[in-house]
Amino acid sequence: MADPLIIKICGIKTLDILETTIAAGADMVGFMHFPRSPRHVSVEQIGDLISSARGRIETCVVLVNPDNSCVAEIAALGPDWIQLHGPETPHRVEAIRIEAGVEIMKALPIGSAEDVAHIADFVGVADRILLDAKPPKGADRPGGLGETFDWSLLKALDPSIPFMLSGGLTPQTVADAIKTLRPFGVDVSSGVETAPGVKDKRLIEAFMRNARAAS
Ligand SMILES: O=C(O)c1ccccc1N[C@@H]1O[C@H](COP(=O)(O)O)[C@@H](O)[C@H]1O
Repeated sequence: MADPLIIKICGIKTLDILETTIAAGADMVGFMHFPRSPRHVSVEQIGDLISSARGRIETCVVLVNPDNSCVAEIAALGPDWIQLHGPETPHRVEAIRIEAGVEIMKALPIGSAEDVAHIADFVGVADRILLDAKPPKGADRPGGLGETFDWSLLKALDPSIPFMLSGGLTPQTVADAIKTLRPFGVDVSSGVETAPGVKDKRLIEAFMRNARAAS
């Protein structure tokens, strides 16, 4: 039997929504630490959220091109994962993985065949690879924009490379994404919100239901 699908709900800011997400049966929660994001939470808030989540659901802190002091500060909170969502090179990912002593999920932006070819550079370097839409030129952040990429680009991906999928997923599109691309996990932020940064209980529950039914 195939491994169960991993479902991550990202951009959680409150204990209330954390509880909703755990009760809905998600496998991972993500906390954004990037001031330009509408989902940004402080180090102190992340500490509280991780303490409440520990042992109940896997936790992941999303960082964008962090410096060493930021990595150390976040690693000290004891998350299960750090997600690197910036232009970090394979060498930098490796260094952060050693420095933090935490499993690393590397997000890679997909917008062209060249981007797909670049994925292999991170195999064996990151513990998990997350594919996301490449942000449009001029975007003020590298993710969380609710943008989808052209899934047909992944026909060129080496089928032995496992990946998680994100980028504009919603309760309406997640089943099709799972059936079409067979990722080992899915990740959503904007698609379970009523406004940027405002998560919605019913949308989280619908996403979970539709993703599980399709896997
Ligand atoms: O959510 C953000 O604002 C964000 C900012 C900077 C980097 C990543 C960000 N979000 C992550 O992007 C993917 C896809 O999000 P969406 O479902 O398309 O909104 C996901 O991992 C978010 O956590």
